[in-house]
Amino acid sequence: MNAIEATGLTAGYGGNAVVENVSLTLAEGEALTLIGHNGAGKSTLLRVLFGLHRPDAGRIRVFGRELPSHIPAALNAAGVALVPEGRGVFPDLTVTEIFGLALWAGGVPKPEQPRRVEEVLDVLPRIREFLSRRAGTLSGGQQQMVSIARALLLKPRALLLDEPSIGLAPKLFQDLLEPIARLRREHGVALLLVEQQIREALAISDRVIVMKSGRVIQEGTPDRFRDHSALMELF
Ligand SMILES: Nc1ncnc2c1ncn2[C@@H]1O[C@H](COP(=O)(O)OP(=O)(O)OP(=O)(O)O)[C@@H](O)[C@H]1O
Repeated sequence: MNAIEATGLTAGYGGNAVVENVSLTLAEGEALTLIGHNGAGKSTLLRVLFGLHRPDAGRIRVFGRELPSHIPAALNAAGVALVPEGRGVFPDLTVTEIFGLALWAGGVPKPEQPRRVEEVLDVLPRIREFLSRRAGTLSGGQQQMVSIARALLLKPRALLLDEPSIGLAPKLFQDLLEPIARLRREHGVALLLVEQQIREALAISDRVIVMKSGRVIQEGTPDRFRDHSALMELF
């Protein structure tokens, strides 16, 4: 079964299409990286898939069915979570408070909540060191970890990540990707990763899609895209 199956998606802003007739599938347990130059429409596509932006045309099926209402809460309930661009952690809340809010918003019953937090801390153990800190006082890497943890609290079967590397050194980004890759290996969580740090993203991916000016122009295995010069020609 496919985690996500999108057909003929067109979307944009004020009548300007920035995603044009894009079809995409993310298989269960697959890791797919979406690359493309700035403004290619990657974030818009991800936002459409997660129900944050309404497409002008196209259909999206999630784990085999079309949702009656394609909105983030319904996506979460269906097993899809998003780690948004720019982390989006509330700077004045502590990490514990951010987790509490996510669990509440996700409708996780109170008695179940501590177990969920423990499970996520097992995946990202370094968060234990700063659970009581306000998110605004954390480093970029720590905030990104919190943003990912928040998505994982809902036990997604598919995780969409919008440029998690932003503001992180390559090594730090690699460290961040490792637990996500493990989650996918050990628990079959499907990954759809929008990334500019291509080398690190390809290392954990099964498949790559290249977008240019709102369209998918290439698709293949990571091997095809490892050669830097070939990649540059696409951009
Ligand atoms: N809220 C918005 N209102 C109007 N135009 C927008 C909006 N968001 C994005 N755009 C425009 O849509 C186009 C695609 O942007 P999008 O962010 O989807 O691309 P991207 O491939 O994710 O780029 P980046 O890597 O820079 O995030 C760009 O030309 C951008 O200026």
